[in-house]
Amino acid sequence: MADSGTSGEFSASLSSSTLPPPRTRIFKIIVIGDSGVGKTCLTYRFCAGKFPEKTEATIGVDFRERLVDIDGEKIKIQLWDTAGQERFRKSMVQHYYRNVHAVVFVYDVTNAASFRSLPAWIEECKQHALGTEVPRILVGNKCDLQDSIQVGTEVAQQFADTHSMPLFETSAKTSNTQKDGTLDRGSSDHVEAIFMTVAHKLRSQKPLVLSQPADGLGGTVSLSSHGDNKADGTRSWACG
Ligand SMILES: Nc1nc2c(ncn2[C@@H]2O[C@H](COP(=O)(O)OP(=O)(O)OP(=O)(O)O)[C@@H](O)[C@H]2O)c(=O)[nH]1
Repeated sequence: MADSGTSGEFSASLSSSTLPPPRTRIFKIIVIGDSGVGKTCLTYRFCAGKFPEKTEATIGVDFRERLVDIDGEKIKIQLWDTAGQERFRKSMVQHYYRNVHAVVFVYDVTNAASFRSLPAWIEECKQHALGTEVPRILVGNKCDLQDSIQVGTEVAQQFADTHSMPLFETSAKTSNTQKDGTLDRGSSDHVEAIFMTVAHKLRSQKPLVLSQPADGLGGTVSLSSHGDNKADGTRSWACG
């Protein structure tokens, strides 16, 4: 009995001292698009579970994160909410294009100019060496404003097809709210599903991901190549 106690102790100390701590993979997703399209609201809603009462123009970049469980693996989704206004982004641009795993382009369905700006945002990604192997998705936001829509689904879908991106039309605002004001994550929620779709896609690739111990302290960068370079099949969720 004593022996087995000793060997039990030994194996416990062996495993805690020799096994590396479990790592939490981090997916860095940047969210870009014109000022006012709703990048802050979308990222806030995914990470905090509700539409923010008040937002101000983002200066530089804000980042929000949420730990999710995908098929038993804990994954940290890190959303980089970038400033849409040129004067607030200049100094930060280099930083947020580093080690990006996916890009979310956002336009406002009630603002045609924000849709016309998309080629410039795509070009900026290209200039920062983000190739087409980095998953990209297109999000048309503010679908709750049905009477003011300026960008139709068809034209958006055409654009998405041309650039081999899935299209999602959604609203950061419309919600399935619970009594306490938070969103009911159990019910169908586009914003939730959009970011989770990206996370699933990233998880299915051989990742180039930042990882950190599960306790959230410290962090290392583990590098390996993307295994899946194929463009996505196009998928669309329409307003309403
Ligand atoms: N009706 C409606 N309003 C929204 C929605 N999303 C955002 N807004 C509003 O649009 C305005 C701009 O939203 P932000 O999230 O701050 O926009 P942004 O893209 O982060 O802007 P910058 O930080 O300047 O780049 C705010 O007044 C939001 O309340 C939406 O889905 N529906």
